[in-house]
Amino acid sequence: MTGTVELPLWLVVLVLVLAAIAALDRVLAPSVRWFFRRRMERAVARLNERLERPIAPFKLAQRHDMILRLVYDPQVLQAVAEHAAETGVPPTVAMQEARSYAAEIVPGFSATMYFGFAVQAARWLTRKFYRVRIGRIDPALERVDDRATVVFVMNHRSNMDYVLVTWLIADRSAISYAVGEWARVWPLSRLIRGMGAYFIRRGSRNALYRRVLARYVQMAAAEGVAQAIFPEGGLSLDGRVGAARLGLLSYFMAGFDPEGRDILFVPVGLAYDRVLEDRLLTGAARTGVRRFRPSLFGVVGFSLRMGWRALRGHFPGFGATAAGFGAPVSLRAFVAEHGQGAAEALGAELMARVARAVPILPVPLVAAALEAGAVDRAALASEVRRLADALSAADAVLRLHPKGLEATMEEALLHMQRRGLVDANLAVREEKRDLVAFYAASVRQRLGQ
Ligand SMILES: CCCCCCCCCCCCCCCC(=O)SCCNC(=O)CCNC(=O)[C@H](O)C(C)(C)COP(=O)(O)OP(=O)(O)OC[C@H]1O[C@@H](n2cnc3c(N)ncnc32)[C@H](O)[C@@H]1OP(=O)(O)O
Repeated sequence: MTGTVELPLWLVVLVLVLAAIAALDRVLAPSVRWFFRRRMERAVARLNERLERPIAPFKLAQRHDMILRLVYDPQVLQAVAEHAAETGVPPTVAMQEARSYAAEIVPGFSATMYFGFAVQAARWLTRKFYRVRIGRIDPALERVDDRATVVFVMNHRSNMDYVLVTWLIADRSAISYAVGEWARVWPLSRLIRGMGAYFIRRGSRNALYRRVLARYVQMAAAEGVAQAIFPEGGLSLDGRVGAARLGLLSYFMAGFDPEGRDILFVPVGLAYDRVLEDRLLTGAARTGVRRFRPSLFGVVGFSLRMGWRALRGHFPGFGATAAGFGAPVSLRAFVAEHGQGAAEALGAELMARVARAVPILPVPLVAAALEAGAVDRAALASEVRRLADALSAADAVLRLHPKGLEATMEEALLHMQRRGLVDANLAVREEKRDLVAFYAASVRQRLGQ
């Protein structure tokens, strides 16, 4: 025990350095972590003062703690036992499986990343690409219950949707999005989790996974976390607002306690003069293959082209975009009237409200008029006027050129001719018919056609 050991100097230095690191980690790291956590808490407290709906403490909890809380939820534990009994795997293995699902779902919200980076980037991007117009904001939204959980229910037109909405409501709340499995690639997945979004798998037939997801959604709603979902489950291929997938809505309903916090579904209708992915979407509609993945080459090429035009001052933008916010649906009131199993009725009601909230923009309006086959400017102008009147009569929200219908038509035609959708004689090019129909669809849907 008292003998001497001879070691090379480099090894002694290495051992001492490692020992010093271990000691620092033990002694200093907790205080450093505590220091940063205090700073973060103070920053969040300041932020919460100016937000209309403060960030829920649930959202700020440590990710590790949240995963444990979810896995040890009584309903998840019961699902673990059922899964073990059904599949014959040991309960510890089933538990490990539930833990991996929880780790996949639970976000790791960072207020700095959300408000310091995402909101700023979203504002910059949206304003670079589009002229932003606000549709109707239903007056009932001014009188909503402060304690209620808000769930924004949106139509899915473009990957700009969440960029636009995140920025538009940044002074009210931080929202947590339900994101499909497509975004579960590193490093995007980390970034998305940092924004407070949670991942969902579509088409999973695994009952254990579904119970873990359902409980996460229900816990977040019960704790007041503002959320946003795209019930259609994917981008619209035909330009219309589609039917709702009922999974998430049925989870909100099943876990709802009418005596507890209410859930308010706020319908959001989004519209664009140009949907960035329009050619991919109409292509997918044509072939019937929904698995569209833009090639990296295509995305980089497109970005470089636009960037180059912007540098030369020749980037005209993608026209207008607009978001409308419809009257909220209180889940408490809905359940009192329809019962707790009426997910289908809830989905239909919400999507009808979303469709009504979609503002009408110049390109969709003129696209619908062109489809009617106008042969000259005068005929087109009269068709645009007829459609605008019919839309107004149907209480649609028109967000057109401030100088009126004539200017709206010129603006839209310029945009469509620049894209080669329409020729100089106002004829829709044969190979672009599906694109024109894609834009006209929101107008047709609003008119009940
Ligand atoms: C630069 C700056 C950036 C800005 C920074 C922003 C932040 C960064 C965020 C990024 C944001 C990205 C946003 C991406 C946008 C998407 O990724 S959109 C695609 C993902 N979203 C969705 O799919 C939402 C809608 N989908 C659903 O709700 C689906 O139902 C689910 C939950 C995904 C599941 O789908 P599924 O597996 O196909 O199952 P489905 O048959 O639909 O439903 C299953 C459940 O519904 C129940 N159900 C079905 N029909 C009924 C019925 N009629 N009555 C009652 N229950 C029913 C079933 O019973 C079943 O229940 P359980 O057995 O599970 O208990």
